[in-house]
Amino acid sequence: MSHTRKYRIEGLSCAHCAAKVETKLNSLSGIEHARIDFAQGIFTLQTPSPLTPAFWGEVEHLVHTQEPSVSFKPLDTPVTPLQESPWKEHVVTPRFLLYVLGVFLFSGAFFTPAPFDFWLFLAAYGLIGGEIVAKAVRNLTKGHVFDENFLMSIATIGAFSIGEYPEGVAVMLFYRVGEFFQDLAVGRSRRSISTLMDIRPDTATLLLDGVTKSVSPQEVLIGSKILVRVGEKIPLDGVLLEGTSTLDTSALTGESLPRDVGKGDTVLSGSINQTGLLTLQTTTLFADSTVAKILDLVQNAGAKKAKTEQFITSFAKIYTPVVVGAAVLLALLPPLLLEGATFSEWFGRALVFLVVSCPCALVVSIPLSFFGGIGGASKRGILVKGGNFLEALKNVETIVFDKTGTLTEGVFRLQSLHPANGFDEASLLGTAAQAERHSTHPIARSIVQAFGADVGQEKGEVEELAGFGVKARFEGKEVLVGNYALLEKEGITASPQESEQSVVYVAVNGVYAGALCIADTLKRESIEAIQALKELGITRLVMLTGDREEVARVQAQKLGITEVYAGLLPHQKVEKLESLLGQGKVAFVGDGINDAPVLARADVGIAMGGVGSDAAIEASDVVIMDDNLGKIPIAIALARKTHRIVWQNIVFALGVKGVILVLGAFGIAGMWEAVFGDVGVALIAILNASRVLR
Ligand SMILES: Nc1ncnc2c1ncn2[C@@H]1O[C@H](COP(=O)(O)OP(=O)(O)OP(=O)(O)O)[C@@H](O)[C@H]1O
Ligand SMILES: [Zn+2]
Repeated sequence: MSHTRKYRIEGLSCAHCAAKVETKLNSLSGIEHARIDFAQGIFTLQTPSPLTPAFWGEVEHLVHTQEPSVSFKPLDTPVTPLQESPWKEHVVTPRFLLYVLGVFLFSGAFFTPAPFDFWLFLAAYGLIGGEIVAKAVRNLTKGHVFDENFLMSIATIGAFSIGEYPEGVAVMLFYRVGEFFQDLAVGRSRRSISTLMDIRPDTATLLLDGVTKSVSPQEVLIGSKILVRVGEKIPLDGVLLEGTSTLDTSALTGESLPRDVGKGDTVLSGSINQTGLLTLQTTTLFADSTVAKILDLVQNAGAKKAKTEQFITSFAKIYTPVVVGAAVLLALLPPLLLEGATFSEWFGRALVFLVVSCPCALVVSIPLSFFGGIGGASKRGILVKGGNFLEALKNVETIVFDKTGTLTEGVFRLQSLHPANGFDEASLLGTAAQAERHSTHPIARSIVQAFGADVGQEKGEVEELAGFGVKARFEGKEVLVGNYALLEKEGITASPQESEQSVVYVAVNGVYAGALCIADTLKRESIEAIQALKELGITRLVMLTGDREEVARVQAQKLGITEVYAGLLPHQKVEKLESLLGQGKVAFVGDGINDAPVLARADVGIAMGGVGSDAAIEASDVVIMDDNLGKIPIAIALARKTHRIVWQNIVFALGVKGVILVLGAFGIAGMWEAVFGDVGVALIAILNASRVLR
């Protein structure tokens, strides 16, 4: 058993520092897996045994040797969403006054006659960039050569060494200002992402012997009575004992439609109690509650990286050394080989390369974009389990739908009864209802409902035959209820019903007893959703069902789906899906109840109605919290938008950097342009990434 702990990590300066710390941690014995999600500011620690304070001290120490200003807050105690405010942290500090003094000296230096101006520039540089140089030296002793601080220090000290004092100070100044705005922008994105997920309840009001006590939701045991006041978040899943109210479930489903609840209803944590005082009995521990599951899922989404993200990470590892190498060659070769080329001239050009060699624009903005896409989706009630699935969604060419409960309501109504062999309508329905009493299949529920009366509690044996129906023994009878194939399989002759509805056949003690015609209706939004998908250019839409061909065809036609495979047994659905895999990404949309294997097999498994269904959440890659099919085109559109923004950033950042490198090599672009190519580009890329959230 491994133990996982999550922390909010604050004060990390950049994404590659995060990666470095992560690597160090993973080499520490006693750690199974450590992960730092820079975009979300979350640190996940997995250890083989429970974390002891002593070991945690070691972990903290290790992190601090790398990044001294980092702090942790455990995430498993309720924390308010990210509060860190870059303004407070970076601006209103004594340090800030030193920067101001630095800028003051810097401007003064321009009016000071040489050679005294040098000292003023140097003092300004010390005040503005001293910290960066110190960090660079410290990191250098740990072997981080291509560290951003190091590159900036070399570039600016280099500028000083060739007499370009104002440039040296200015580059450092702009670098710091740029970093500040970058922090601000990253912080802003993070905050808006974390408020999206602000469904974590802070407290639960425990009701013990008529006395109330406010406790943290983690402390509440299963079966406890809790009180939820108007305006409060429901802290744990439970059953209503008293009170009626309207719940706002928008944080869970993205749907602002309020839901009325009364005594006996199940309520999910994360919804907001809008109108009445409620008493409920909890049915889960906080760790297993709906809220905890959703948060866990979203927090872990960063672990499954999209291909583009992985590409950028490995690209950055090559890009920086190559550009730095080019800078060295640029400084050394021309003065040696070209007549009249001075070292200081080419050294100046090489410095431009050093500044531009920082990959942070991409390393920070790309994960942030993916995370923004995942956050934006979750705000709409769509949980995407990782950047890789968001990317796959964008590439989806075929969508395969399960019929019952996905395209249709999954609520059947009895249409007609066709008794045979001496049975009458009442005995046919009664027998079928008795046999279906324990089945949760939508067909079974509709039969029990149509029977209306209490089906009784007599013990008997029931066997569910997936894809066929049920076989039940009670009151000395053996009853079969299911499709035509079930009766055929059991060697019973029956007259097939001509019908465009679903038909359920009944046999008692090996004798055909008649058939029931039942019908399910399409979901209201199905037609529109299919239309929207076609408008997104997804033309291959497929329906899979265990139901009869005739029924499936009629419904598919209404929806505008032309490819239908009916009468499939559960394992045949998997086979059918497998035969569709290959060309383009294939998504499967199901309700996760009896199609988990198919969900798992698809490139992207999309489960509908995920709220409250563990099976769906487990087996799928994308969970639609309510059962609105209209969320699928929304998810795909969002995936495409994310992809667009990611590539805009890649092309923009590499393009600008490339141009500056070329111009720098020819001596046209100087330090000022180089700083824009680094921090300016990073800032613009981050701001662009934050558009995903809107
Ligand atoms: N409990 C049951 N009572 C009666 N018939 C059943 C039952 N379970 C399954 N069947 C029969 O088996 C068929 C296939 O069932 P299965 O559960 O595989 O598919 P489904 O969920 O009903 O439909 P879909 O594949 O569209 O989701 C049903 O159409 C029905 O005819
Ligand atoms: Zn940088």
